[in-house]
Amino acid sequence: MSVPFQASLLDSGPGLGNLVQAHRTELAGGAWVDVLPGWLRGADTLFTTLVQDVPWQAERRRMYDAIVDVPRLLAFYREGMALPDPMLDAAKEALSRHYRIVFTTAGLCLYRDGRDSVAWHGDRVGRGSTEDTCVAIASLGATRVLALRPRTGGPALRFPLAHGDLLVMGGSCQRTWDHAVPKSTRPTGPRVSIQFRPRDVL
Ligand SMILES: O=C(O)CCC(=O)C(=O)O
Ligand SMILES: [Fe+2]
Repeated sequence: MSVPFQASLLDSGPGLGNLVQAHRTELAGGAWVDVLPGWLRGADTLFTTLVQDVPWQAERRRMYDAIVDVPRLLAFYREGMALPDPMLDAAKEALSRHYRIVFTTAGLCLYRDGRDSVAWHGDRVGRGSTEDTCVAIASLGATRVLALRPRTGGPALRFPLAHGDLLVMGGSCQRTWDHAVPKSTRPTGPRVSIQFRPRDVL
């Protein structure tokens, strides 16, 4: 028996949980959400690496007639680009195998504190506007709520995402539901989210 192998079993180093254990919530209109708490294991180093090494960009966007700061930092890894950590390659592969969908891109967001957020939207640029698709989000660092609400109106569902958690939106979710990461007034540390998407979904 090799000592290093046994050591890695004992200290539960970096690794991925089993996607079969994800819990599915069926939503109205043919949408669904899978949640798997603690999917990314031993991810403290990954979180630190991403915060420090990713070339984070501040973006400004036109909002009606004003140019406003996007309230989070961003990085986007197109299809074929090397991801900033091998654990993200493993995560992308595992998701592609499990969901039988080829995830090709990784969008990264850094929410510096509770003032950073993403407003209500669906990932509807490209195919997501007309077809069923899948967007998988891995969350690291501070716990933040990912909220979902039907576009036709109705109460929001709130999924608090903690360090290492996975949330996958599937079916018609991007067309029929909106999602958001609301601001928090509580003292909130940084959070990194990684969104894996198939080709032509943004
Ligand atoms: O950070 C998150 O969990 C969500 C990000 C998001 O919805 C997006 O970038 O489209
Ligand atoms: Fe989104």
